[in-house]
Amino acid sequence: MNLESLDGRLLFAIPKKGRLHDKCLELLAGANIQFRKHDRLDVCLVLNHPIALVFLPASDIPSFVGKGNVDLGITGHDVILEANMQEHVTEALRLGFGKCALQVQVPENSAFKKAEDLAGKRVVTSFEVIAGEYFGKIDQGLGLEGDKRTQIEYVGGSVEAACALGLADGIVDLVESGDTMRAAGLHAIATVLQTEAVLIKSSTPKHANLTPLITRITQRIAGVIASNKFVLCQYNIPRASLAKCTAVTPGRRAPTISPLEESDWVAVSSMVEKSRAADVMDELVQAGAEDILILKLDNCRV
Ligand SMILES: Nc1ncnc2c1ncn2[C@@H]1O[C@H](COP(=O)(O)OP(=O)(O)OP(=O)(O)O)[C@@H](O)[C@H]1O
Ligand SMILES: O=P(O)(O)OC[C@H]1O[C@H](OP(=O)(O)OP(=O)(O)O)[C@H](O)[C@@H]1O
Repeated sequence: MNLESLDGRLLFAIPKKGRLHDKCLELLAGANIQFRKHDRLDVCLVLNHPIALVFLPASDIPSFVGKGNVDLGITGHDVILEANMQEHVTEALRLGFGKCALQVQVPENSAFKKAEDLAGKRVVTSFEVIAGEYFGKIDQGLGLEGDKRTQIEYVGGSVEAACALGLADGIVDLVESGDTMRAAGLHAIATVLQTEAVLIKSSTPKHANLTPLITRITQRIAGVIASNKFVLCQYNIPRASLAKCTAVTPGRRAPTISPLEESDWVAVSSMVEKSRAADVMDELVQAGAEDILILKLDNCRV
């Protein structure tokens, strides 16, 4: 592939590895963005749209998008703040995966009970900008200045080992299940922020002619996200009990109600959140509904 073949194409940055990579590939497949990637190449042309995918470290994506080198990207909300790019990128969509919390952690047996207890101590992290700002405010509140301020030290990985190695009194790191934290004998004493994966675009786009394609790709991805979040719930109900049931399944706009051949019965069809589907079915049974079906959505635009 020569670089001229990128001319006029929308450049879309995808994390090349790590926690977000596989989910991003699922999103691209759901949005029918087709490509064939060569193992050794981090740029590839999309076969069915004027788009090129650029596979980059998640941590580099905010600045590439913010500076307008690429037009669209997927990364973590935390990564945007760490790159100090929040003014330069617009979060077009929250993607509902890569959800975790950036937390202040200390050894389980430590005397530090809250973040303020670590003020003036040694904190190791891969998020030196966010942690620096967080402890900077605490230091300021406590009037700590000069070499009395909290020492934030950067490490590129294995942050959870820092306390056991004697490098730190506490750490700031991501927690999802908490398995890594517990395995390292640590517990959380404060949450700095909650994060999830986001679709971002430049706040000052360089290529105005790409706006319609950015909008179309954003809508497609929003559809894939919604189809993962919602299911379609269908059931039959005597007309007399309809109001009770539609209170349980109000739908996004309104439920669809169709007559049945049996005159005092109707069929209802409504989108419900997947995570609530079992509770909704219990409540519908209680309200007199029959023949309740939950149907998976392959894709949608809502
Ligand atoms: N355990 C997790 N659960 C959910 N999301 C996570 C988790 N760990 C990281 N993330 C999200 O994925 C982003 C990238 O983290 P990841 O650990 O995959 O980094 P990476 O790009 O592989 O870099 P490296 O492997 O060099 O640390 C994080 O900034 C965060 O938004
Ligand atoms: O709470 P948990 O479910 O255990 O997840 C938290 C861990 O996940 C991330 O690391 P990852 O496993 O992606 O590897 P990394 O250290 O190479 O970034 C993060 O840095 C934590 O170490």
